[in-house]
Amino acid sequence: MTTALRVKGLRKNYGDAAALDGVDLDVAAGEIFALLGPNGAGKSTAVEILEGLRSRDGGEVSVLGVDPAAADYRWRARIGVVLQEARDFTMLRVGEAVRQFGAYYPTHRDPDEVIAAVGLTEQTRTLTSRLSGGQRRRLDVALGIVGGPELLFLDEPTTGFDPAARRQFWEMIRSLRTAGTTILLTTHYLDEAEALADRVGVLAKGRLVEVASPERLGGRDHAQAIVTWDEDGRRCEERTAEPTRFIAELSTLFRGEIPGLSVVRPSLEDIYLGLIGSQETGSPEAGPQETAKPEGSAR
Ligand SMILES: Nc1ncnc2c1ncn2[C@@H]1O[C@H](COP(=O)(O)OP(=O)(O)OP(=O)(O)O)[C@@H](O)[C@H]1O
Repeated sequence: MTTALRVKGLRKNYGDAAALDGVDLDVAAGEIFALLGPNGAGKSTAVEILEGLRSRDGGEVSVLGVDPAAADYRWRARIGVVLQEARDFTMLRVGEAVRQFGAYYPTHRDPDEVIAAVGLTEQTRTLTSRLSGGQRRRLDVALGIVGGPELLFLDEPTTGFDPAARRQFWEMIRSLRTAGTTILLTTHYLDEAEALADRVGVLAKGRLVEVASPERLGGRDHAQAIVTWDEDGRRCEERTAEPTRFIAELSTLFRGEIPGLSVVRPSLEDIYLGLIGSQETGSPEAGPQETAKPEGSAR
C-alpha cells in the first residue's frame, strides 16, 4: 500500500485556542477519505495545512512524499484544491476559466472533457458571474481537476447542489478514483460520506475521535436493530442483535401479522451524532445501541 499523505501529531493554535490538538492520519494512494466533524472542529484548518495554504505549530506532515510547508510549484501541480470559498472569475466565461486554469499546469486535461465531467457543457459560454450557486461549485471542481491531480482536496464540495447534481458529482468522483486519484473531502452530508468514502475520520474539538469505514464506524456493524410495533394502543420498542428471531417470536404472539412493524439499524448519522455527543459531554452517549426497554413489550 502506498501512502498518499501522512500526518503525525499535527497541532495548530489560534491564540491560546488549539484548533488541532495532535492529529494522526494516514491516507492510502487511491483512497477516498472523508473528514467529518461539526462546525469549528478543525477540518478546514487541517485540510489547508495539508494543501500548504496554512502554517502549523507542531507535528509532521507528508503529502505525496513532500512537506507542504516547504513545497514548490512541481508539488503544487500534483495536487488539486477545491476550497470552501469560490475563486472570483466574474469577467470570464466557463470555458475560458477552465482553459486559463489548465494553462497554469505543465500538463493538463482536455478542458471540454473536464467541463463535461462536471456537467457544465451547456454553460461553456456562460459568464461565470451568471452561474447559479450549484453551477459555480461545479466550476470550482472543474478548476480543481483540470491539472489532472494525483491528490484532490474537496472542502464541502456539494454545498448548494440539487439532488440530481449531487448524484452526478458522486459518479464523477468515483470515476476519478477509478483513474487512480486519491481524494480527501470534508462534508457535512453523511449520505455523501457513505456513498463515496472508503474510510471516514471524525474530528471533534481538534482531535480525531475515530477513523473507520462508514460501515464500521463506532461499531455500527455490531449495532443492534431497533424493532418497533403497536400493542394495546401503545408503540413498543426492542433493541436486539437478533431481529429475525425476535420478530418470529412476536409473530407467534400475534398469531400472524405484527401491527405497525418496523425494523431499523442505526444510520451513519446516528453513529456520528453519538460520537460527537460523547465528545461534548465527555462520556459515552446513550447512543443508538442502548435504551431502556419500554413497558408493555410482547416478550
Ligand atoms: N484564521 C483564524 N483565526 C482564528 N481562529 C480561526 C481561524 N480559522 C479558524 N479558526 C478557528 O479554529 C477552529 C477550527 O476552524 P475550522 O474552520 O478549521 O473548522 P471546520 O471544521 O472547517 O468548520 P466548518 O465545518 O464550520 O467549516 C474554529 O474554532 C475557528 O473559529
